[in-house]
Amino acid sequence: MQPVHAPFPATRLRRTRVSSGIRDLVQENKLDTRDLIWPVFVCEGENHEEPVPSMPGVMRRSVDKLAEAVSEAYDLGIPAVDIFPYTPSDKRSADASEAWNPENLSNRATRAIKAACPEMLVMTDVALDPYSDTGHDGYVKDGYVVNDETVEALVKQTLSQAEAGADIIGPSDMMDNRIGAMRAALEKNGFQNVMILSYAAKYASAFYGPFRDAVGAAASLKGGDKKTYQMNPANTDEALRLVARDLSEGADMVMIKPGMPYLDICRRVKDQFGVPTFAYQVSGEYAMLQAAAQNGWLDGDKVMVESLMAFKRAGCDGVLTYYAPEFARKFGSA
Ligand SMILES: NCc1[nH]cc(CCC(=O)O)c1CC(=O)O
Repeated sequence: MQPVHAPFPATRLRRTRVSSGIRDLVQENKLDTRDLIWPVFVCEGENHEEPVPSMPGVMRRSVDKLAEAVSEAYDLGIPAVDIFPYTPSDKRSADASEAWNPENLSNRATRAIKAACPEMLVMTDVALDPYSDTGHDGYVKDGYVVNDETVEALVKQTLSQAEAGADIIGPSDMMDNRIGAMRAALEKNGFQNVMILSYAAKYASAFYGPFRDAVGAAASLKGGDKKTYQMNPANTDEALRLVARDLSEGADMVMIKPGMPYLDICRRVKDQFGVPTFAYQVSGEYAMLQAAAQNGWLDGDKVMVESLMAFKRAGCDGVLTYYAPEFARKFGSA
């Protein structure tokens, strides 16, 4: 696009900013609660809620409490939730087999949400980190996260989530060939309409810190990193290759993660592929905005809206954000 305009004063660009009415009329991007996916944490227990200290405003909830909170979120207009389990340490193991236990926390939460609120879209996370004794998303052999054996486990996890009623499978593991393997298994087992929202461009980021506390994976990871499978934050072309690859294997939608530091990737992906594109405003992004707001250094409501609007401007169709209920309650749309 080449903007053309008459010279000043025929053109005064401030004219269309003069009142809120005209500002609204010419606003290019809109943000709506219906664009948001709410990531939620589930823990064992009954009638139990506990705050996640590094994520002010975020709770871990027992299955019953989660189902209640999710029903309220649905009433606020939030269309989808993404479930993350806080697995008790005695259920984390070398083979991570709790990941495909039909009775694991994530599957129980899926069923409870579907029972309480059938229209809510349930997304589930595919990766072994809440179940492995290493805190890694896959199996570790000789210090390396092995690909192909991990994919076999991820396929079992996927099927158990679909069986429990998940609508959207969210592979966050970054193994090679997992989308194709999952898609084939879903087709074969009668889950033709179960969607895959691929974490296609997921970076090895320090912004996941508070999340690893929230799901209890930080301790097992022992300060290790995920650089042999998650992307180098310095790369962009590689993100396009990953998105192309995941689409060719049967992903329905793609995600960029983290969000705010990677808006350039969102824009490139949307322009290049034109597919449903999501960004994950991750735990660390949320934590830093909330921490500054708590200190009175930033206006919390305003930075919430501005940070979410940035994703729409960058071309995203939707955003995974811990702010979802707060945005829905306070604004609904912007
Ligand atoms: N596979 C795990 C997973 N799924 C979502 C997040 C991060 C979400 C967040 O920080 O909010 C992570 C963390 C990681 O890769 O270590």
